[in-house]
Order: sequence, then C-alpha cells, then structure tokens
Amino acid sequence: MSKTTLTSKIAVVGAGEVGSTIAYSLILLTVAGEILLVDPKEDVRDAQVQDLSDATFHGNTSTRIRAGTHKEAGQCDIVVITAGAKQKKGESRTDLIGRNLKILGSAIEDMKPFAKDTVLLLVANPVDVLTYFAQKFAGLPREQVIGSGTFLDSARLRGMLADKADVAWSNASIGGVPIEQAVSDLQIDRAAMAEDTKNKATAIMESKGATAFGIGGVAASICKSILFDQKNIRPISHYREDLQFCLSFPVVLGRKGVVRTVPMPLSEEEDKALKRSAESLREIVVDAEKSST
Ligand SMILES: NC(=O)c1ccc[n+]([C@@H]2O[C@H](COP(=O)([O-])OP(=O)(O)OC[C@H]3O[C@@H](n4cnc5c(N)ncnc54)[C@H](O)[C@@H]3O)[C@@H](O)[C@H]2O)c1
Repeated sequence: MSKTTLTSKIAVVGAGEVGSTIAYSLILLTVAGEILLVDPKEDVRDAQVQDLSDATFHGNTSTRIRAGTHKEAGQCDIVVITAGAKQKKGESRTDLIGRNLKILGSAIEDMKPFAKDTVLLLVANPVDVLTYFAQKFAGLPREQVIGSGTFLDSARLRGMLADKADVAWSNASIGGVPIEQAVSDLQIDRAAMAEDTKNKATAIMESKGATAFGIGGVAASICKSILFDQKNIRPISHYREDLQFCLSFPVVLGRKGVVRTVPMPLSEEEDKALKRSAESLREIVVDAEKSST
C-alpha cells in the first residue's frame, strides 16, 4: 500500500510507558495515517506527543501523531486501551481489578458512541478480564472487542526456542514440524520453558518497573493485521462460547477483528489446565462484579 493512501486512524488510550511504546511501534510500522494519544494527564500526554512527533520527522513514515479526546477515539478504526493503574505495594489482585475496571468503564463511557467498525484492542491487565468487561461496556459486536492475550508470551516462547535451536527468529516456528522431531537432539525442558515464559515479564519489571517494547511490537502487529485485513492467525483473547469467558486462542484476524477461531488440538492435561484457568478467571470476575455493586 502506498503511504499516501493511509487514511486509517488509531487511538491509543493511556499515554504511559506501554501506550507511548505502542504509538512508537505504530509510527515505525506505518500502518495508519494518524495516531491519537488520549490521557487525562494532559501534561504527560502532550509531552509524549511532542517526543513521538520527533520520530515522525525523519521521512520513513507518513504517520502523524496528535493529542485526542476520548470522543475522537471512539470514531477511530482501532482503539488500543492501555489505560490502567499499576499494582500498589500490598494491594490485592481483586482491588487492582476493581480500580482498573473503574478506569475502563469511564474511558469507554467517554468514548461512546463508537463508530460501527471500530475495533477495541485491550492491552491493560488483567487482559482477559478487561476484554470480557469491555465487551459488556462497549456494546460493539463481540468479535470487534479483543485482547492482546498471549501473543506476547507466544513470541517470548518462540524466541527462547529459537535460541535453543540456534535458528533465525523468522524460522522459530519450525515449519509446523513437532518440536520433538525438529529439535530431537536438543534438551528441551518444556515445563522450565513454560515457567521462564510466564516469569519473564515479572523479572523485567523487577529491574526496570515496566515492560513495554515487546507489547509495543505485538500490539502494532495486531493493528496491521486488522487494518490491512490480513486474515493471518494470531493468539488473541476473545470470547469463547464453550468457556463463557475471554481467553487467548488462535484466531483469524481481519478488519472487523475476529473472523473465526482456529481449532487447537490440546492434550487431556492441557485441556484440564485450560479449564482450571478459565474457572479461576471467572471467579475473579464474580468477585469484581460483587465489589462494584
Ligand atoms: N497485555 C500485555 O501483554 C501487557 C504488557 C505490558 C503491560 N501491560 C499492561 O498495560 C497497562 C499500562 O501499563 P503502563 O506501564 O503503560 O502504565 P502507566 O501507568 O505508565 O500508564 C497508564 C496510563 O493510563 C492513563 N489513564 C488512566 N485513566 C485513563 C483514562 N480514563 N483514559 C485514558 N488514559 C487513562 C494514566 O494517566 C497513565 O498515563 C498495565 O495494566 C500493564 O499491566 C500489558
């Protein structure tokens, strides 16, 4: 697509560490004509716009960035929601969810009414829970309200496997060949790798307070799949009828969000773990619903 035909708009709601990094990745990827940054902290928002605008002047992107309002965000092609409070020392998970739910509810109210094709992409945590509530609050078709889900975790695992197998990142999926066959000569401790993948974000946050670059790249890639109607397969949080909840599974992504889900064969053990996970998330939702009434 020629750069001059880029007319799409993406709003990034929440201009903190993650929101600004997503905006930066979007500028570098040049998928939209305009990016709007939305944040009630106007001084921070405006400083981010000034800083990010410097990244648009070097000539390799036609994307422009400006400050926007929640109302304007509701008219954009994609709204990426990173608005959320960080966990305070000693704060319980349920309390954090309560605070983030309030922020989400008020941000969505301020954006309404949405344009009919708007896709909401939830990034703020806990992402599956907030995706579920955003579907309730927004009134958009469910397939248009999605969460970044485990896309980042999949990318991390892929990177770790690539390191082990000593292959290029682009080849890390090992061509659909089962890992045991493809890398039979390597020592792969699946449980340890799953743990490392799960703990990577915490380890980064302990030292630098936030993780931003990985999610920046991942969110920009999701926006590209949507705006260019790429119909590629991504692990995305979306509503699953069978689980009555939002969880991350592979879907085909297109201009209106989830085009269809892709069946994923699971072992009995994996299926049990998945159901346990959905069950504990549903409990969190019930608690959050109780404490918000
Ligand atoms: N999904 C993932 O893989 C992933 C990865 C990293 C971080 N995150 C999550 O992203 C979220 C943001 O993290 P961060 O480090 O950028 O936090 P941050 O505190 O730096 O930024 C959050 C911003 O949201 C803003 N905000 C609050 N209420 C708002 C509203 N109503 N409308 C618009 N903006 C509002 C705040 O003013 C703040 O600037 C967190 O919930 C974090 O856990 C998710």
